[in-house]
Amino acid sequence: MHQAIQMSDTLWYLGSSDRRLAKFENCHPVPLGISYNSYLVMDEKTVLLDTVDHSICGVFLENIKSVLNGRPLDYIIVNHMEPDHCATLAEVLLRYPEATVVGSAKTHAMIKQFFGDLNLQGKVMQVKENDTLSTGHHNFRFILAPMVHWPEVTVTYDETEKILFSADAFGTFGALSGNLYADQLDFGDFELSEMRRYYSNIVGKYGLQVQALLNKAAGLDIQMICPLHGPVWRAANKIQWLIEKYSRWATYRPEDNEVVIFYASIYGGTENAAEVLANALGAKKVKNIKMYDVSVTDVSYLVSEAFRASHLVFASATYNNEIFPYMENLIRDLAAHNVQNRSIALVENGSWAPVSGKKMSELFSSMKNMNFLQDTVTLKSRGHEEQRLQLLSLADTIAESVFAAELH
Ligand SMILES: Cc1cc2nc3c(=O)[nH]c(=O)nc-3n(C[C@H](O)[C@H](O)[C@H](O)COP(=O)(O)O)c2cc1C
Repeated sequence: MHQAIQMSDTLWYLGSSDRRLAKFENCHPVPLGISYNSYLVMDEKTVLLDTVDHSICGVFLENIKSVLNGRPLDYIIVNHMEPDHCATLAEVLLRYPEATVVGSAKTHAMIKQFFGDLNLQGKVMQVKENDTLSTGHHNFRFILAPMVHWPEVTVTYDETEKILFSADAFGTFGALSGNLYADQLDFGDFELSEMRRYYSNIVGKYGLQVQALLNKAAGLDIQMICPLHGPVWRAANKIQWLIEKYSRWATYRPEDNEVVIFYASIYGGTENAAEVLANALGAKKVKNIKMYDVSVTDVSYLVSEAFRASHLVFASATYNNEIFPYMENLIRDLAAHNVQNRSIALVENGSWAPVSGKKMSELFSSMKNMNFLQDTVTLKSRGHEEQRLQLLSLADTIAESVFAAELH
């Protein structure tokens, strides 16, 4: 049976959630599932905004059919061509061949790449920045948002209802469970951390492009944000909070003056050093210290933590004359996501020729504004009194820096 949700006289939610998917993009764990959102506007003309992933195709088609209730589908606006949103486009067109497909030039090129010839002659509307589409009562304005998070991305602003259909921007991991709107959720630390994990891993690399979109959005009166994943945002204070978060993340400014210690350890010597450092920081009254064994925690959570905290410590054993693989993967991922403006410290370990510190610094040297707080602490197999004192001194330096730092 259909599970469409009516959002207003004319607007319907047609999406659903997948709680079976292990990894989003076959990369990021989604233990709480993921929603694929699609919206339908029932105006003088009917307008579908994006389709959904294959996993929920059946119910999605049922949703469309039930809301259209015999009316034709006039337009399909394609804001994003990534298959978790457009995989079912051909299925929809099979059932509604009369629909005109609306998208940017890049979108139409990608439709051909993904689907070949869909026989769309006469049913293609190519839009540029600020082009509009009137469907009777509603007036839709198209705003290009390249690289948020693919090059073809468009967001669509409904000037009549003041709704921003924001594509992947403002999305979050997690299935929807009856509460379609963010203001129906506590949206406490837990939800925020999943939203941050989504942002940092999915669009975190494209801070400049997100800033460009935020600048364009600043000129719009937005009363509702309808993203392609996660809840819909409608309360003014929530929308403002959301935009502030995005503008912080897009400019790579930390949210918390706090310390995160990432460690990679085989036999426990490096882990022991990380614990000594953490305890010394705690003794210095540094709060909310977080520690992660990078072999255990999925890297998507670690990237998210690096987006959040101001002070990052990386402690790694040497492995085959390299950084321990999970640590190397983490640092390369941070570089790939453009993490910058952080205070960092390094601890290395090795039984005969420790090089992980030098190799970690080389990776950080390609990243912007990474401020090394102190020389690398070196352990040979395990720490002894000399290293304990060095770690205490490092804790002094980090604590001083944390207390002196201000959030901008
Ligand atoms: C597969 C493997 C490769 C290693 N390669 C190096 C190396 O190239 N240089 C070195 O100094 N130690 C190397 N080590 C030794 C560890 O780095 C060293 O024992 C270190 O103290 C381990 O730290 P941990 O106690 O935190 O695991 C290697 C260990 C293993 C298991």
